[in-house]
Amino acid sequence: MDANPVLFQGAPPSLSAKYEGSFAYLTIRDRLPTILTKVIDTIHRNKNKFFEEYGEEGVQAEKRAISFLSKLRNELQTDKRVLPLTDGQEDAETWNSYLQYQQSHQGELSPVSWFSSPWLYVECYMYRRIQEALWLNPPVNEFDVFWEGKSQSFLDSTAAITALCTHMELVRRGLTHSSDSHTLDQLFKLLQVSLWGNKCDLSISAGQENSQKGSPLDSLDSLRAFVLVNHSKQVWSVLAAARGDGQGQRSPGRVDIVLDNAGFELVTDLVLADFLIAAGLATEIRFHGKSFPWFVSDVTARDFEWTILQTSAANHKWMSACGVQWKRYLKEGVWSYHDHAFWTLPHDFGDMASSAPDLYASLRSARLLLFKGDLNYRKLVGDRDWPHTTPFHLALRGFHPAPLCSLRTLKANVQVGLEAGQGEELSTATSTWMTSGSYGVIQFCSSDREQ
Ligand SMILES: O=P(O)(O)OC[C@H]1O[C@](O)(CO)[C@@H](O)[C@@H]1O
Ligand SMILES: [Mn+2]
Repeated sequence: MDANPVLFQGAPPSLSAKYEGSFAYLTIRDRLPTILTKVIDTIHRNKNKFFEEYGEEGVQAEKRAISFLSKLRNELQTDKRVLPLTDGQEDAETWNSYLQYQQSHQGELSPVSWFSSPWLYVECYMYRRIQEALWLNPPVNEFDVFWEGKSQSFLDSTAAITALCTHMELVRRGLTHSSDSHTLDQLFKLLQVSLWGNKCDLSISAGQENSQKGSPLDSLDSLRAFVLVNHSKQVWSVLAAARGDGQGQRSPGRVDIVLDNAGFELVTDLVLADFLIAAGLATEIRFHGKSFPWFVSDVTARDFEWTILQTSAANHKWMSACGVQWKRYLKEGVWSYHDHAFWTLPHDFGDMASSAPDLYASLRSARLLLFKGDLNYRKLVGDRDWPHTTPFHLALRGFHPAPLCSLRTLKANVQVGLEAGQGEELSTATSTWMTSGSYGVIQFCSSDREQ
């Protein structure tokens, strides 16, 4: 993989903890050490399990992993140099070249460090170093330090999941006779449910419980005012145009969903994907997840399989009906799950065409790409300090494999594509509008030109 990022002329500076008091600064100063402490604690709490599974060897590995992570926390808190990876994994070389690139970009006088370098880079790096602590220490190398939180968040959301699955089963039954306006109405609802599902990540709350309690459909009306950009109609146009007039002129194609968090959010994405197939708006769905535990709650293959299994095995009739349907889609190849090393690199998506051309090429054959969540948004727009009125297609800096839409609640201080004055008005009303997770966008872009 080519590690060198693409330089984009005219892009504003990267968000960074070097701006004291900024959200990036507070994240690195407060939230990341808390996450590391929780990781250390989780490993320690599982000591007996390691002993039962691997004997004394497991306990020794647990100790080494903990001491590695305590050292990492100290490096972060004392703003030490970012160190090269030493675990010899396939992606290590790419990470190390990226570090060199950052160093050459900053100049030798300013070492690449936690508080001086781009926030996106150092935050991604922390999750890769957590993995290094485990990979360097078999037999605990397969342990997912975030598993407990992710599975608990699913279990705590059972009532909301049941309500959503019941809704989906009713929609499924009504679809055969439904009009276009009914289908459109349901699509708009499920896009919003999937958007607000993104409130339930565990990274912004530093691992604190964050599940969905009530029915997600009941709150859509009251949340409408918090959707700052709503391009649902454009999403409908892309999908409905592909569906054509039913005379076989065009056939609906593939929708790719670049997943974010496990737990309730993943269920909202699965329901949306189910609806797209059931309504004939797509013939295939590809889900993209992470190949190792990432940003506390992000979906891995194991989370994906477990979630579908749990849903299909539920005691509730409609919840299990959904799970059984999802298993069928997977078996028939209508749905498939993919991971690619690129999703767990520090690169933003502007680098994808050169750094992961195979992935970029595969995304090009999708009819529509859905990018879930805040981190994906940061990577779409390069995590830079854009003026809020910057057009979305410009902030994508050449990343245009296919028509795309971001479903994201705002948890980092970057937001483009707003109307003139909209950002200022929001700042006056609520200073934390970009970071509280209370606002969201359904933001679409069809090409690299003005739409
Ligand atoms: O799961 P999401 O929506 O990507 O949110 C994760 C977000 O939380 C944070 O870790 C909070 O700092 C952001 O860095 C990140 O963008
Ligand atoms: Mn996430």
